[in-house]
Amino acid sequence: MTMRALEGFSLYHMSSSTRETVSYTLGVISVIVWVVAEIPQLITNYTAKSAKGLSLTFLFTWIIGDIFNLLGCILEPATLPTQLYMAVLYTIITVALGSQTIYYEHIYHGQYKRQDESETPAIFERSDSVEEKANDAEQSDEYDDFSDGPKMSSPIPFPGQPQRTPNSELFYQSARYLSKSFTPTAGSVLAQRASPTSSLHEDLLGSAAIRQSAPAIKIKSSFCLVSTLTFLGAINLLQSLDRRVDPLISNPRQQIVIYVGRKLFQVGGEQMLEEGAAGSLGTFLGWAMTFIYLGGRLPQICLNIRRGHAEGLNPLMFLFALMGNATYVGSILVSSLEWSRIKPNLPWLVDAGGCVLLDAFILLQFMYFRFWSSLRSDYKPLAIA
Ligand SMILES: NC(=[NH2+])NCCC[C@H](N)C(=O)O
Repeated sequence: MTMRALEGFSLYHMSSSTRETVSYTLGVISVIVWVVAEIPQLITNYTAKSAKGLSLTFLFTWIIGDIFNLLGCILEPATLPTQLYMAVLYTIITVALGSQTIYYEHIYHGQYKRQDESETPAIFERSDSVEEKANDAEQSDEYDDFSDGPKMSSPIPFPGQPQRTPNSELFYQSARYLSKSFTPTAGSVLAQRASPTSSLHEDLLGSAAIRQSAPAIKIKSSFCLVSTLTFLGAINLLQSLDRRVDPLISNPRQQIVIYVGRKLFQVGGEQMLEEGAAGSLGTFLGWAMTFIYLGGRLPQICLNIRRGHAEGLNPLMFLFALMGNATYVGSILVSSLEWSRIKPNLPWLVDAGGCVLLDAFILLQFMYFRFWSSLRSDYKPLAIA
């Protein structure tokens, strides 16, 4: 009898610890996937010197959602430690992506444009189709809402060509047709390399950097301020988290409650603590975060539909987001299926589950656009002699 009870206990213990290990592993995978998730988009923006494919509203909601997420995780003791670390991580990475987006859309090309207006009016003419121009205009409206500066003509710099010849346009378009690529980058870079005027382009960048106008500097310095404040805020937050994890500081009882609560999924057993005011505020923030995150995907989906393509957007970011969210859900569910434990995590589960579906939809958009583009390229309307 005693042996059986012992066996039963050890089995229970074994399975619960296995569950914890699997849950923790999934959580770690999720963290790793999220660490790299936004890197492909950072690279795409960097190579294109543009963030045109990315909806700024989407990014903005991500940052707001991240802040709610962070606060929610801090205040809701039943969330996993990995959830909290991820919340910190998300915020830092997305602020980096947001900074890059604003830089390319409002500073980098602003420099070109001012230089362009004063010296070489035709240099950044764009060779996209009429349809693309219309779509891009809509997109630039979105960006222009964020800027009090002049409207950008084209965030994707077309290689310097003081006088655009029919041949050069043929070359650019043909390259895109041949490569069947969704990103204009390939075409632009190719043409830029081949262009004898590319050194002129670089000269312009150099001199433009020196002669920044007042609005650009203003945007840059406010951006520096925001980044610094975010950084200081993150450090402050991490310090306060550290203090919170130490159970014997200032308010021992409360500290221990929150500490044990956060460790709940790792400890197991019946340690579920009563939800206090912090817990319900955490849950409220968690739901706010869920609506913001889920709502944030819609502008991106709409932008893709309006543009009729997903150029400048990196599908890997959405693939990683899908994987990150799926493993995130897994890490919570594997840990426990008891309603008492799922309930406080519900906002995070609904958010991640919903985002998996929305990201799957965005990936389907990529496939759809690729399919249509390959159909269109079958016409081969242009050929290089
Ligand atoms: N900035 C971030 N990557 N935040 C993470 C967002 C997580 C959220 N579930 C989403 O996919 O939207």
